[in-house]
Amino acid sequence: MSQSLTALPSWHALEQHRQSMHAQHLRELFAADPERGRRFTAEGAGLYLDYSKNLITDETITLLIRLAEECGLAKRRAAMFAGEIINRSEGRAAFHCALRAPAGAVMHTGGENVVPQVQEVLARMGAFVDKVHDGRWSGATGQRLRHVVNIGIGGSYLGPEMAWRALRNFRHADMDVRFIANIDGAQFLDVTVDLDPAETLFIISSKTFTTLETMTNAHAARAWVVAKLGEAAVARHFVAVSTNTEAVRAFGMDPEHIFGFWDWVGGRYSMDSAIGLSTMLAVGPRHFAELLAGFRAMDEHFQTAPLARNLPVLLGLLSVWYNNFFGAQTQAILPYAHDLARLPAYLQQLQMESNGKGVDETGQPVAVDTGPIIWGEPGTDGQHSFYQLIHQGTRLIPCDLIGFCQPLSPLQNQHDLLMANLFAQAEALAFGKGATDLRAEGAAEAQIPFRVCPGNRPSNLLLADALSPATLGAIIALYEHSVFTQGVIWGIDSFDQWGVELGKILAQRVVADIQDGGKSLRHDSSTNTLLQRYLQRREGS
Ligand SMILES: O=P(O)(O)OC[C@H]1O[C@H](O)[C@H](O)[C@@H](O)[C@@H]1O
Repeated sequence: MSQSLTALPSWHALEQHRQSMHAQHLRELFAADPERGRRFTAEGAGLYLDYSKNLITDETITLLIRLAEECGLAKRRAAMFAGEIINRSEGRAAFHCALRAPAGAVMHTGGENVVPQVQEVLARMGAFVDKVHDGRWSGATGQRLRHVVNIGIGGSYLGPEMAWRALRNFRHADMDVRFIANIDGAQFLDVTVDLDPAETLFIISSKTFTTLETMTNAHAARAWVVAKLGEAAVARHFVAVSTNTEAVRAFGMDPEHIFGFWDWVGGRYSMDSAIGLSTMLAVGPRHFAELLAGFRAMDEHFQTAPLARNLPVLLGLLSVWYNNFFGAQTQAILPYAHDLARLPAYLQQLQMESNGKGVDETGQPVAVDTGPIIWGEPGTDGQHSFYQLIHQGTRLIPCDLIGFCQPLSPLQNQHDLLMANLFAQAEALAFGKGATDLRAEGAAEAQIPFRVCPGNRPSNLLLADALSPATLGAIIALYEHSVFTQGVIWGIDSFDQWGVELGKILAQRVVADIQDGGKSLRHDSSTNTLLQRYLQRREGS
């Protein structure tokens, strides 16, 4: 696939078209077409995308759509929604869209309609959440469980933490949710410092239930609860979310307290599965259902909107455009919403673990660059930190700017000020400020080279009415399907993650070395020396 990608007629045409874009500036493109800011827009699932401030013309979009067609995007999309084994290296479907299918829908994978199982788990989650909220499920001493600690990492953490913050305005009164992911004891101690075990519920979230960090923290939590409340308290204070029910049982947990999901849900695609139990505890079953409805609305848009008006397709193709035809190595996610502070971290895993691949689906080395580096911070914080490089540095950094028309946390006129910054940044990136304007304003001649902002820096602007559960679901599904679109173009498996395994295996070996005091170090000279120094100094002086 990857060899033939660069041989596709559309790829070739895009390369030539890219040459013709050298002389184009967004200032001229906008001047030449007064409708540009209205034409290069698309809407779906409650999201409005303005992609007019990209380095594109009509021809760019035509060619990118042709590329998607030549790469078989529609067929691949149909295969994903049909539950086919599209994660070939792991022999699995990538069927996360079934997690948000409406009750009564029929979605088969492996010859089975999975919707009833999905609905059954959702119903059990809902019943459990209701019991915790109304106190029918209390701690071992009969006290209300007011604190929830989700122990999990990667896909079993980033989505729930992002959603906990994003849905701050929808939280159930007096439910506090916290997260322990890192194996560093600092996080465990920090999160639990002011907690009373009698009021704390732990959710052990792990798809595999073998992840070192999660298992280690789960045992620490168990010991912490048992020390204060005794062994019998474990059943009231621990529940698990996993696909590996055997391992959960071996951990000593009652099968009744396990919320399952399935191997066709990738970790980074699982925040809308039972991995979202902490989210449901935070916002309640009704808001969780709205979140799922938002995902579903974007699934429907992705399946039915024409490619040229299809939000995930456009975002995905624009990423390919900059990644492969402009050599852009990174992409910034800049939410103008403090509540989306963890969205960049969430999208880092979603995009970089999915598309950070060097071979195609057949195992052949890819011929072009794949997944870009994703990073970002909320605006306006970033403006006072790294935007300098975006505006005047030497690198091209396509930006996704995300904002909301209605403030859920109104405070004086601060939302207007926030949104003014969002619109102004997109404008400044695109149009910059030239020497002529600076001179007209009387800028000192010696300063002009330093003050010129070249502009022509691309951005997407994503606008929604309010950061509701449904909007959040739509935004996440938008990026899921954008990642999928990119993966289809590059011909890679976006649903495996073999690259993370080596470090895990080596860590186990190093643990053994540390435990035997470094008696038989068999690493390279650097690792051996580092381990010796660590072993000598770890007790302090
Ligand atoms: O949910 P778990 O099985 O504990 O996995 C947690 C995370 O760890 C792995 O190393 C993978 O890189 C992630 O994709 C996964 O989300």
